[in-house]
Amino acid sequence: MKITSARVIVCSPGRNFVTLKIETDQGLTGIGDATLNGRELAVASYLTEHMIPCLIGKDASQIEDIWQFFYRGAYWRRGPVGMTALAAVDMALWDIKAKAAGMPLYQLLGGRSRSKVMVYGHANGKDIDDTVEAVLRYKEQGYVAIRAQSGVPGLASTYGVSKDKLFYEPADADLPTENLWSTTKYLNHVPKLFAKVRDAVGDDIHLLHDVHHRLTPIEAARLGKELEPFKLFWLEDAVTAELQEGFRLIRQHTTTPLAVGEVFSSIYDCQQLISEQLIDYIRTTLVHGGGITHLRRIAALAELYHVRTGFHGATDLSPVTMGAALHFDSWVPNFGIQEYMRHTEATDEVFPHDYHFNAGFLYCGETPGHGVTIDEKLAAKYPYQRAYLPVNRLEDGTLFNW
Ligand SMILES: O=C(O)[C@@H](O)[C@@H](O)[C@H](O)[C@H](O)CO
Ligand SMILES: [Mg+2]
Repeated sequence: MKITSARVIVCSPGRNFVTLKIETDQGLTGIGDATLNGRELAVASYLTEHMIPCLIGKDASQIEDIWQFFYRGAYWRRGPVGMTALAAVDMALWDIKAKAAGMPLYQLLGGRSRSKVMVYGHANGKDIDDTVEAVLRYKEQGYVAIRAQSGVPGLASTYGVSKDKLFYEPADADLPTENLWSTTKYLNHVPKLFAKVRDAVGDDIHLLHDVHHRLTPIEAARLGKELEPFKLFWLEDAVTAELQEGFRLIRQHTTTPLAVGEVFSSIYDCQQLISEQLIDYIRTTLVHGGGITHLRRIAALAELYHVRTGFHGATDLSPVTMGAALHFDSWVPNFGIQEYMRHTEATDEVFPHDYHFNAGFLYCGETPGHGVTIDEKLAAKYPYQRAYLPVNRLEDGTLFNW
């Protein structure tokens, strides 16, 4: 089955998405997500200028060989732009292969390990009371796992607190907006938040929190310890993870489970974290981690060390990633949880899909492939609009982690 053409579709139904479409001489097509929030056109160009010319004429069924061709052949290996572009090719080829086999992607991976995929929703509020209310609303909708993020007294804004109750889109301006951050104010606040949230929601709901890369290991160790009475499902991105070793210090002080990896792009970013059991959940997902071919390797390594998957699933990952991820989640033996930040109606219209949500769980469909398509005519109505993620400064002006 020869690849006859491929094209990149950039659209912005409420936020920017980059999609790769591959066509074959047997009339089968496949699509992959290539969205990298704030750097979308870098990936679009990497695909159009440097990958598509090499794709034409290749045998679409040779997914592994094509993966190796683009990974080793790039010479400049790894990194978010190249691995997101490779992920899009990989997702599209697995979509095609499953269609050619006449089966949903999870069957091709090895069949169902579970009938439904546990997800977590994003409850947030301007203060503790607002956030508690939001958590209770998610509980009423049937969520069994809920992330809680709240405004921090004394800070004008912080990560994860949206202006719109249901949708959170951090890429909010044509040029980066500047936020102010105070670790002291944050650390004094979060234990109070979870004391109130756990008290309101009871013991049976999984509670999660995203620190979003803003602590040092010893600060994260303090926070993890102070949160132990509230039994979190995980504390995410407690520290920046270039220093994988840094998680050992956190581990020595707290039993609060740790999750990391949404910004990783290869197995080498998490090899030590997993093999030394420094984390409990690996967040790297298909779109930024080189696709299904590479994520199978990461999940297999994680399985050896009691580490479970916890795929990133923010609004800036398109429904194509969500669709393919749900098939992966339905198959992978060491599944942990799937983030589900919901897309807007406009996005869902551009990307028709067969997965559905019901009472805290997502269900992938039975359509051959990953079950997601793109309405190109509708997509064309939403042209690209440059949007950057914010930057963060400390109160003394130091440029810090957002
Ligand atoms: O856990 C999460 O969902 C966050 O870390 C994301 O919202 C992240 O900030 C965005 O994906 C960045 O584009
Ligand atoms: Mg996160």
